[in-house]
Amino acid sequence: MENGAAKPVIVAIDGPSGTGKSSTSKAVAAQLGLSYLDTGAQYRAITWWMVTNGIDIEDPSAIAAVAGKPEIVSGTEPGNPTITVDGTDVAGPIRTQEVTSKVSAVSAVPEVRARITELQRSLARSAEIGIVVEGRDIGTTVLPDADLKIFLTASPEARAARRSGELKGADVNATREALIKRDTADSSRKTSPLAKAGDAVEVDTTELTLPQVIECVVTLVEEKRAGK
Ligand SMILES: Nc1ncnc2c1ncn2[C@@H]1O[C@H](COP(=O)(O)OP(=O)(O)OP(=O)(O)O)[C@@H](O)[C@H]1O
Ligand SMILES: Nc1ccn([C@H]2C[C@H](O)[C@@H](COP(=O)(O)O)O2)c(=O)n1
Repeated sequence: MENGAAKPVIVAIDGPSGTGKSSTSKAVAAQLGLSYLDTGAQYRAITWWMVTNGIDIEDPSAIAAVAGKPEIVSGTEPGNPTITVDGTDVAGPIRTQEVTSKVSAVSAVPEVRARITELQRSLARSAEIGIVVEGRDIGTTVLPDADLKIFLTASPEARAARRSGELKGADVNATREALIKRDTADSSRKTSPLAKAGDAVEVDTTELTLPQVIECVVTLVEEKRAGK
């Protein structure tokens, strides 16, 4: 850069549900002083708005017609990643079972993806030191020129065990089936499906602890910054 400041580093972290994207991305961003963007929260926020406003989730054209209406604002501080819709804090409501069961249908609508992708690119452009952006299509579509792309995986059993631990006693088999159903929907949609970018580094987290995954990603970012 002209004034000698380092070029912002852009890190894309993708993968299926429960592989550890959010926990890893937040910790890596905090450790390296970078911004953090949870793109799943943005798709959940627009889904919450559709549900709250009585939009028929089974009707893609009804969703497309109003996709531009809600104003979604994401805070990118890794210690406090906020999300509001039209000024209302929706951090809690976007995590309900109802939103989780409907988010794949809403996020498959091309007009929704175009809207949210624009927000994501604008936030990534404005990150002064750099940003860790996590989702499903970041490395393939949103930020194809990211400096580093990571694709996290884990067995469905490990992911279900992690999620049911989080949901305090939820049935592991039912959780596993719900995860697989959402992954299938997210991977098979026509517009920017969940996919590993050709130049992404795949990290299988099945047998790794969260601190081990964080350390692995921090090392990869530091190597990239050092030009290795
Ligand atoms: N390597 C790991 N070992 C054990 N538990 C983990 C590991 N990584 C993440 N977890 C735990 O698994 C749960 C899911 O992690 P997280 O929310 O980060 O996944 P995610 O990929 O962002 O999921 P989603 O896409 O559904 O938002 C959390 O409770 C987290 O603490
Ligand atoms: N880049 C993204 C991020 C998320 N989605 C959709 C698909 C997910 O099932 C849903 C919720 O994401 P989560 O909070 O579980 O990370 O949002 C997407 O299509 N593209």
